[in-house]
Amino acid sequence: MKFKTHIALHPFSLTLSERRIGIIGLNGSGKTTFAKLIDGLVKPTSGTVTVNGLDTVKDARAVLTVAGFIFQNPAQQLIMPQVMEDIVFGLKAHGVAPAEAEARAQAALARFGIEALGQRRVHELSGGELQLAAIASVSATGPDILIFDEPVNQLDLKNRARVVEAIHALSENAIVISHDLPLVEDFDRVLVFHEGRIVFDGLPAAAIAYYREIAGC
Ligand SMILES: Nc1ncnc2c1ncn2[C@@H]1O[C@H](COP(=O)(O)OP(=O)(O)OP(=O)(O)O)[C@@H](O)[C@H]1O
Repeated sequence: MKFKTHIALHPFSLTLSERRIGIIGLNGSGKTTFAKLIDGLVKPTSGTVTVNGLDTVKDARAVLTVAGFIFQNPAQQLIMPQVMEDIVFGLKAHGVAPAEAEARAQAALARFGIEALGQRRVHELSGGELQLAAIASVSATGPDILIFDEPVNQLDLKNRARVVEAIHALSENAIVISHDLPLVEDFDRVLVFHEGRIVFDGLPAAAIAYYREIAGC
């Protein structure tokens, strides 16, 4: 995967099927590029990426319904002024009828225990509230896979705990990029990225030890 001449990811072949997959590695190692490839937000410059059998280039729209991406800064993805409006907007964009969209949005807020945020304005939310609202908004559309880019970055202990709890309680498959290593330590599989390559792929404890070796700490 190249950006102009810069190789962000060297070629690799990989199948992901575990329920909880962590992605760790130093800054600039290719983690976000990898995650965006899965959701079709970045297109491969060579090779193919398939998600549940769908090609991220040829079936780009369908892939977006299968895999939902929660950005590092969720304020960028909650595009409507109010939380409830944003969830309803996303559902309508996925072809859900207006009457059903309202009910599904309420259910999504309830699922994450944030009914009180429904009528709140997005720009007023704290970091933890924003993360939960983004998780509710993306999951409301029913993707099989949720992809998180550093979901607990910059959260205080209380909000971190709320978001971690929400991620652990997900029924969807989750792929989570994190610099917060305890978040991934009970995951099923953890990939370690380094300089655009997957240098370790296995169980969390060994992956974290490998990453510590690379980081020298
Ligand atoms: N749109 C882009 N255009 C040019 N270069 C890019 C682009 N996106 C990423 N890169 C480069 O690709 C490399 C990998 O970036 P990526 O964001 O995937 O790293 P990361 O492991 O997620 O880093 P971090 O932990 O800092 O978020 C970096 O060198 C980055 O500068």
